[in-house]
Amino acid sequence: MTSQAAEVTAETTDDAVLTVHGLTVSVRDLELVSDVDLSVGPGERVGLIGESGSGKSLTALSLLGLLPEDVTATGSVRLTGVDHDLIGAGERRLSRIRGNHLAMVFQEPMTALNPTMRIADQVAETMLIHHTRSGRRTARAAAIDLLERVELTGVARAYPHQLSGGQRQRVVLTIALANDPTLLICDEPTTALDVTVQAMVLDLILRGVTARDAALLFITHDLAVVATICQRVLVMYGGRVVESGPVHQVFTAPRHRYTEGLLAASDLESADSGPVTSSEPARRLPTIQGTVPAAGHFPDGCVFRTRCPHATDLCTQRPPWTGTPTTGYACHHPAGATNA
Ligand SMILES: Nc1ncnc2c1ncn2[C@@H]1O[C@H](COP(=O)(O)OP(=O)(O)OP(=O)(O)O)[C@@H](O)[C@H]1O
Repeated sequence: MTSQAAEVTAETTDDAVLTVHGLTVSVRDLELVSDVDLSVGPGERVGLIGESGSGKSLTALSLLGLLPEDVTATGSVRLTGVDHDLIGAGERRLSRIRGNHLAMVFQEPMTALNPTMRIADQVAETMLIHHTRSGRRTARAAAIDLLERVELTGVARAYPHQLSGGQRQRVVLTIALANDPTLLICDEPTTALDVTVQAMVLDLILRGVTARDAALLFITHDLAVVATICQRVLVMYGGRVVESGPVHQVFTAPRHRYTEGLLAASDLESADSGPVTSSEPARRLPTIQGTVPAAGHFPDGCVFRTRCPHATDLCTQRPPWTGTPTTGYACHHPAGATNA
């Protein structure tokens, strides 16, 4: 079945951490985003895809209260733990929410960093502003600990310009996650990075949100990335959400012809219908670290043993596999896994 309307599944749930209703974004009389409904459950990872200009970034910026001055948003954006609507909230309230309940990672890390401030101080500053650590010394120690967890040992005293693009994006991710946000919004966080670094940053995003039970709204052009890290996906076209559902369902049986076109143009065409099936948040299961298994050497008992559609050496894992050759992989399968 393919039709333009009636493809959007209900997008609100009672326990959602983010509930967006009727979001419309306009410049003067021109609607750029129309009547978007979406919700993200606790710990859920949701992808937002669509071609350039379809309204993904404006949707994200509306949630964050970061729209340009000439652009206005109407509708409702509710975040769990925040007792007022984010649409229409004043800048002081919004800046308290950003970096605390709600955090974001954008494409270009340099724009998010202060070029004149040392890395550890920037991470510590986030904790101090939001009072999640008291005392500069404690905050700085916590910052160094967080940086080490994203494999950024030894950069504490560096300035942003002394780091590579991938290292900067890891710093931005560290800042975003420093206060254990309820929801992390990523807008094309790896687009500007080369492919090996992309895999590492994606892995750190996935591990970072999973460890904190944070929900994730992930905006990207890359359907393979959505297949790798998201459980549910929304497809935007012409400023509207035209289709949504579990990633597996939308990617294997798209109902909207625009989604069909997106899939046809992607390298997901040959993806089998294997592992990307769960619409449930990832379960907390023992993590086993090791090197990435060679294709075809996924452990016995693991139902997720197909190759990533990219079929490159870097991507032999698919959910619930996570990892890179350099950081090792983690298998969250209930049967556990042994290193192949
Ligand atoms: N400040 C603005 N004034 C007028 N039009 C705008 C403004 N910002 C964005 N637009 C338009 O709104 C539409 C949606 O833009 P948006 O940036 O949300 O798209 P997108 O899906 O994120 O695209 P991309 O993937 O290229 O970032 C586009 O047609 C864009 O040109």
